[in-house]
Amino acid sequence: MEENVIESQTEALNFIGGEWVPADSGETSEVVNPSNPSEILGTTPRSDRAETERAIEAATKALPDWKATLPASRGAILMEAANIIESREDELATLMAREAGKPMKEARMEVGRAASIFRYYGSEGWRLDGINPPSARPGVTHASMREPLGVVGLITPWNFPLAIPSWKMAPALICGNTIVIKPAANASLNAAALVGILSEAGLPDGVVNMVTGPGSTVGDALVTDPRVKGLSFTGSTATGLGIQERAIGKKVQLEMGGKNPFVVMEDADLADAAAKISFSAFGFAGEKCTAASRAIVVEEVYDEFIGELKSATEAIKVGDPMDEDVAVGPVVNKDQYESILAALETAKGEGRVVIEGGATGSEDEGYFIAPAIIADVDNRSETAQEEIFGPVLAVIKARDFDHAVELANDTRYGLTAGIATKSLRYAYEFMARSETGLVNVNLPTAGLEFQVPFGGNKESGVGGREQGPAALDFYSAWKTVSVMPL
Ligand SMILES: NC(=O)c1ccc[n+]([C@@H]2O[C@H](COP(=O)([O-])OP(=O)(O)OC[C@H]3O[C@@H](n4cnc5c(N)ncnc54)[C@H](O)[C@@H]3O)[C@@H](O)[C@H]2O)c1
Ligand SMILES: N[C@@H](CCC=O)C(=O)O
Repeated sequence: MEENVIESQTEALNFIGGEWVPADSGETSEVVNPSNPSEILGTTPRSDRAETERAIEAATKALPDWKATLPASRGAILMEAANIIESREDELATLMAREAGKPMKEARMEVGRAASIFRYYGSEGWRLDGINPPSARPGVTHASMREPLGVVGLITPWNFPLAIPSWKMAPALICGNTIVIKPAANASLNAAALVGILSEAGLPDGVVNMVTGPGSTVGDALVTDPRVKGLSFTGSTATGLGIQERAIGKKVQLEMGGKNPFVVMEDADLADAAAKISFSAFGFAGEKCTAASRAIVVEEVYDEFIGELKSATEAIKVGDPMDEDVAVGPVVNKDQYESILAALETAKGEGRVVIEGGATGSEDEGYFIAPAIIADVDNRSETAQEEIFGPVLAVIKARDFDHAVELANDTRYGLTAGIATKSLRYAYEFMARSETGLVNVNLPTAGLEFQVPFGGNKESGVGGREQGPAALDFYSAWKTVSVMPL
């Protein structure tokens, strides 16, 4: 029987210039299974600046040929990568469930999303739209076209271990850039699987390189090296804002944290709203930048809605991410586990406990935390203002629509917001007044589609949107040529 190379992948080596190589020091970090912390899934190189610089060198060397490759030929490779990803759904989803604790159902959806992203940007090889507006001068023609930025650095988190690298790599590649990616430690095996697939699909050596190791060395080398012309980061606001200060002279995109509100109006279908908020808050244990973490409910339906929310949440199954019915698996690692439990303790002191949630067993049995709902929370409290990135939902009472909008916007974040209402007036006014990059009406805040621009405002996002056509704008620079034939 053919060996299942992805599922059994235990070593995420660096990938530099088309070769899998260890860290210069030979040092590695262990990748732990969050469902069973005594199980070591594999290792990943603990690299330093020197390896990162060699990867940047390899990407620099590969750039001229890749830039000169016809966009349709680049697209054909991305299409092939999509086919391979799809054909390995089981293995990739299993690896994700094991490395990041993502429940199989969502892991499968993420594998599908990664394949679709490669297909979508692969098809851009036949478009890569330019513009040619008429000149005001007789005989002159303009043509403005996209050029790659050059070498781009991608720094990614662990929570969407396939989809986030895919939605950065695919538009970067179709535009003709070469890449050095530094994935988060808890996503290294997944990232290695993806890089291996791209190579197998026919990507020339040096076009995509991967280096794993600490953010403070490997990540920082990408942030500060002048040969890296574009940098796309997804991660926490604290890390992102630090990067913004150090990334001098390059195009920078930062996708960061969120404290996403979901407003419930008096005319909403309360059962529907409860199901969508519960999914948004607790799916994948709330470890999504798009998770709803504040339910803002008008007082007229406040108590009734909390009853619906409690029922919807009690129906959620917590447990082994390999079980296809489970919606909440373990949180990703010990640090997250401890920080979420500490935030939950604070939340309990700042509101009324509706569902206590918390650790389901001892830490040695896995980093499992059941959903918690805390009501009567003040919007200025720590619980309502700080991103917890775990299964803790604050419920906040609003007097009316205007007050609900004011509370929703009263945060330093601006990623996504939801509203449950049947009123077009509320819906449109909320869309206009919400300070977020994404607004969802009667839809979950999490679980977005890749073909529309994605990203946040305020301290959730800086430097342009990802996904959809907007990503092409980040990964390319316009070149305008104006011609007067003589
Ligand atoms: N807005 C979005 O699109 C989006 C999507 C997913 C996750 N997130 C956010 O990501 C966070 C969770 O992910 P995380 O814990 O992996 O985030 P993180 O900020 O700890 O790490 C993200 C990446 O940055 C690297 N890094 C750390 N320090 C660095 C430094 N000094 N220089 C360069 N790189 C450095 C890390 O190694 C990792 O690869 C949450 O805040 C979540 O909201 C945002
Ligand atoms: N793509 C994710 C958001 C990414 C952030 O974690 C979603 O669909 O909710």
